[in-house]
Amino acid sequence: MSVEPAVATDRGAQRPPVDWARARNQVYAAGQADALVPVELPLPEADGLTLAEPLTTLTDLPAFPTSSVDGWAVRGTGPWRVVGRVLAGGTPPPLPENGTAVEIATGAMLPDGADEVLRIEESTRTDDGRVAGTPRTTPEWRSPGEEAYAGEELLPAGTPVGPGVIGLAASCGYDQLRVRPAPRAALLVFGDELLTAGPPQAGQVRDALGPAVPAWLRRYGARVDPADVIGPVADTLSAHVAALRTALAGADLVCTTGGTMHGPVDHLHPALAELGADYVVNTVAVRPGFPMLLARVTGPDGRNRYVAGLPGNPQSAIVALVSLVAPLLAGLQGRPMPLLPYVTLGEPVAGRGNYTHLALVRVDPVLGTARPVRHVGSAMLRGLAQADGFAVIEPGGTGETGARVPLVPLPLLPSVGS
Ligand SMILES: Nc1nc2c(c(=O)[nH]1)N[C@H]1C(S)=C(S)[C@@H](COP(=O)(O)OP(=O)(O)OC[C@H]3O[C@@H](n4cnc5c(N)ncnc54)[C@H](O)[C@@H]3O)O[C@H]1N2
Ligand code: MOO
Repeated sequence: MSVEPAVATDRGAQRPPVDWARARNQVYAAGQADALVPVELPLPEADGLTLAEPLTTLTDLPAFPTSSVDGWAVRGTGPWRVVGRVLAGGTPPPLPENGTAVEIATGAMLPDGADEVLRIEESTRTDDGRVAGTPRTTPEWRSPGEEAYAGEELLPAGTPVGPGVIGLAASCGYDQLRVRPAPRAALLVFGDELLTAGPPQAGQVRDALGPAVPAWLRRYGARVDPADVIGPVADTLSAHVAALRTALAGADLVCTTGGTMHGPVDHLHPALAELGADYVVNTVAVRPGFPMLLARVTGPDGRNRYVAGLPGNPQSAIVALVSLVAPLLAGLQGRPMPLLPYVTLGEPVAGRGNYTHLALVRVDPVLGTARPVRHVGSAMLRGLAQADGFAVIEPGGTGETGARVPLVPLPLLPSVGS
């Protein structure tokens, strides 16, 4: 999907809000176009990052015929004369002739000439010390290439690296992986009314986003250093511009909270104009959260950085994260566009006219039915804190009971979602 840049002006280049699904595609495409330069890292350091190229095995798997039991590798018919022993890690001598056997351990290499492997517990000894028994008819060893052939592609580029991938990469011979690094993100919290400690006071609310947004960003694969969380930034244009400039110097993505509208102290759009930013998306036809935006700033090195403007209302800020920031981060990491699973509505959910409605729901993990939660005002976080995701009600529609609708999952645990 093409991205239509619009240069930031101090009025925010007012256009009709972009359709929600289209906005997701536009920000993903922008991220993909600016996917981070791959690096080579030792396997343990690749955890949580993304394969920059397909994982192809460097050897056959297994690389040699491998006994899968403890027992006897035998040649010809028994009883068999024992001519040696091979343990895992050793290289066995060949079996010289019919009627000979080598004692073999699980994981050891099968000797040349072996026809079968007899399990230790299914063997007996004859009086003259030979081994007797009937090997099973199914092979008791693994053949080279049974799992994969040398050069075979096991995983595509874009696969998130987790423990399973690290183990597989090690078993097929890798010491390092070529991965796309975690995008570096910073957060600027705007709003003179915000307190950073203690309970709210008359006219002042507690900053709910400074502590929460970095944790969300990390769950979408970004790296956020505590020193890169700044705020509240003073409600002046010059302070906004200065804070954005500093943050953009070190980050691939700067998230801001608040100031997306056009109130007397909303300075985000004018600040973006001063930085020469262009909009990837400026307002989205979604409720809640429509003033969200994503802008692009080209750095002195020619590389693009991004500014995600999250609305100040806390639930709206999270809607912007899941709508714009998650697809952008997927693109920057070279991952596929996050797919949305489907759920069945267990109760009706109202539509929001021409806007997409993202409605907080709990999902019954067994039945797969989604039911709306309460306390879901855009200024509230109570509903969000107990929800499993947002049910997506399309523009112009309503969510009837029994309807199958997409779900934007909330990544509640580090290992869930991407
Ligand atoms: N005239 C209009 N006013 C507003 C409209 C509108 O269409 N016309 N839309 C409303 C909607 S919807 C939203 S969302 C907000 C977005 O406003 P901003 O992004 O400019 O955010 P602020 O004005 O700075 O703050 C809004 C609200 O959120 C509280 N807030 C801000 N930051 C935090 C934080 N870190 N933690 C907790 N709460 C925060 C702030 O105190 C305000 O109550 O605009 C509406 N207005
Ligand atoms: O859309 Mo605002 O973003 O409802 O709170």
